[in-house]
Amino acid sequence: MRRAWRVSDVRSAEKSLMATLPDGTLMQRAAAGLARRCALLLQEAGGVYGARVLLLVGSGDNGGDTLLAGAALARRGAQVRALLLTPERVHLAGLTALRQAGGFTVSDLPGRSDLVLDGIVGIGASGGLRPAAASIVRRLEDLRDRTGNRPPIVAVDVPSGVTVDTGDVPGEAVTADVTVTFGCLKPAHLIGPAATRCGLVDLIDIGLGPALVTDPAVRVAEAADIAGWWPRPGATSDKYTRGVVGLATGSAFYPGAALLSTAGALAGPSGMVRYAGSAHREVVRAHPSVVVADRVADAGRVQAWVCGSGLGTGDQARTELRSVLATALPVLLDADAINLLVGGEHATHLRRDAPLVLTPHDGEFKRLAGEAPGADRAGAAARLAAWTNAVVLLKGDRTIVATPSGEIWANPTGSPVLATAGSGDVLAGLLGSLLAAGMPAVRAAVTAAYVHGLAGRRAAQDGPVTAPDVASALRPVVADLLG
Ligand SMILES: NC(=O)C1=CN([C@@H]2O[C@H](COP(=O)(O)OP(=O)(O)OC[C@H]3O[C@@H](n4cnc5c(N)ncnc54)[C@H](OP(=O)(O)O)[C@@H]3O)[C@@H](O)[C@H]2O)[C@@H](O)CC1
Ligand SMILES: Nc1ncnc2c1ncn2[C@@H]1O[C@H](COP(=O)(O)OP(=O)(O)O)[C@@H](O)[C@H]1O
Repeated sequence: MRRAWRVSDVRSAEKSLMATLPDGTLMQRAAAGLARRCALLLQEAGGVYGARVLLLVGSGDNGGDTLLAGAALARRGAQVRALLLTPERVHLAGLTALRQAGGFTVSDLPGRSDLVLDGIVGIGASGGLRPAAASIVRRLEDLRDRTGNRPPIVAVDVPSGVTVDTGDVPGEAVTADVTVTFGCLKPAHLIGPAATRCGLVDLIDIGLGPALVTDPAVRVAEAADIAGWWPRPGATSDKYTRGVVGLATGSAFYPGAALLSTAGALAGPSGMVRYAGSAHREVVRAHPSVVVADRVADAGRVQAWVCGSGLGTGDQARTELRSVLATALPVLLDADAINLLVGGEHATHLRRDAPLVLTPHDGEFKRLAGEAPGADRAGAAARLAAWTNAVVLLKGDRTIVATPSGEIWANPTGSPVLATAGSGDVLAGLLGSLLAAGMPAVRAAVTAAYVHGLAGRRAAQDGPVTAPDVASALRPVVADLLG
């Protein structure tokens, strides 16, 4: 699992660690790691000696790290030039070290460079980049040669211009090839449009770990987590003990949603899928192992319900929603079930004791929460989770999973190919199967998003992706993950 901490927590950890160390130690560790990473990049491109390195240097410690790393590269024979954004305010020890190592300052972007270090701002930035910094970032494009290639950009700690705690990109921002960060990841490395600006993220250990005593702000699951969490049948399992998932999805108008959620559920770990709804004939024809009924009341026993994908919002849909919410079982509400909650009688059921998962896209989120998720998607998802006492899976490029207690997970596997009609229905079915198999709601949501994202990527290898392709790719993805 990867974890990221908010700026205020990083600052507190830094402060308590600094109290035990000689002045400047952390910056020296950070700069040494940064220089090592840059040297590796230069070696891959032909060598450090003689390479032209450009430092973009802001007035804070982020600029200081950059100058010290530049000095280390200059000592190894690189031609290091520093463009100081505010020459009147610069990290003096860093500038002195650079000059002593043979580096020098320039007053404008040079024509050619082999590597650019973005040390304009790090975690001390507030608001979008100021005009002078924004203009330099815009002009980085001028560094492209005739073939359109530009030198690799290494962002120091975070790409300048991103909002570190939310992952928002409010204006001009650096798009890095590599981001070298120190001590721990920050939310911008994992969530929002900032995450795609980071390129490869390289974490340098500066000894901050033991001082990070607060909970992380954002977590990201890795393949090993998913494999460890995925329920597997044992010698004494039967189809009931593996969990039965019930699907109250689809309608005469949207029979496809029933089929797609069923396909998603069948790729999950539960032992049986029950479908209840008006598409029952289509479902059993396509998936003979599914036990069907035409309404929730007649469906038989299940261990978790999925309700809403393609369900419609008429009287029948209301009845089905009421039935699943009246159970003491884990319930996932998707699409129309979320729409039905808005301002209706069902809103009173939201704060139920049994686990509840909501899987809105932005439109559904806005209807339910009363406002769009906005720039701080993780914060918005966490607020809705607290208000509804539900695990909220907010769909998108980096799908967010938030719990009522404020735990945030970001999904790293998403792919734009998933933005295709019905792919959310597949996700809902899979997530329901994980709930029915007994997984805690937050893990089920994180696992489903992870596997669903990989399935989208896998399906894309064979061409344009439709939701049935995503469903078909789930099984091989699970097989790969479980090894
Ligand atoms: N924490 C740690 O553990 C460690 C931290 N380390 C390093 O320290 C970095 C943090 O350094 P920091 O605190 O000096 O802030 P930093 O990012 O350089 O920016 C502040 C400067 O930028 C300016 N500025 C602000 N907003 C701006 C904007 N929108 N657009 C343009 N300019 C803007 C602001 O100007 P002012 O508001 O004062 O006028 C101020 O001068 C961190 O990212 C990491 O690299 C490592 O060395 C060791 C371990
Ligand atoms: N730009 C994007 N990048 C990555 N994933 C996306 C993007 N847009 C949508 N998705 C994913 O595609 C799925 C779409 O779900 P949803 O909007 O419910 O579709 P439907 O209702 O048609 O099934 C979600 O899993 C969402 O996270």
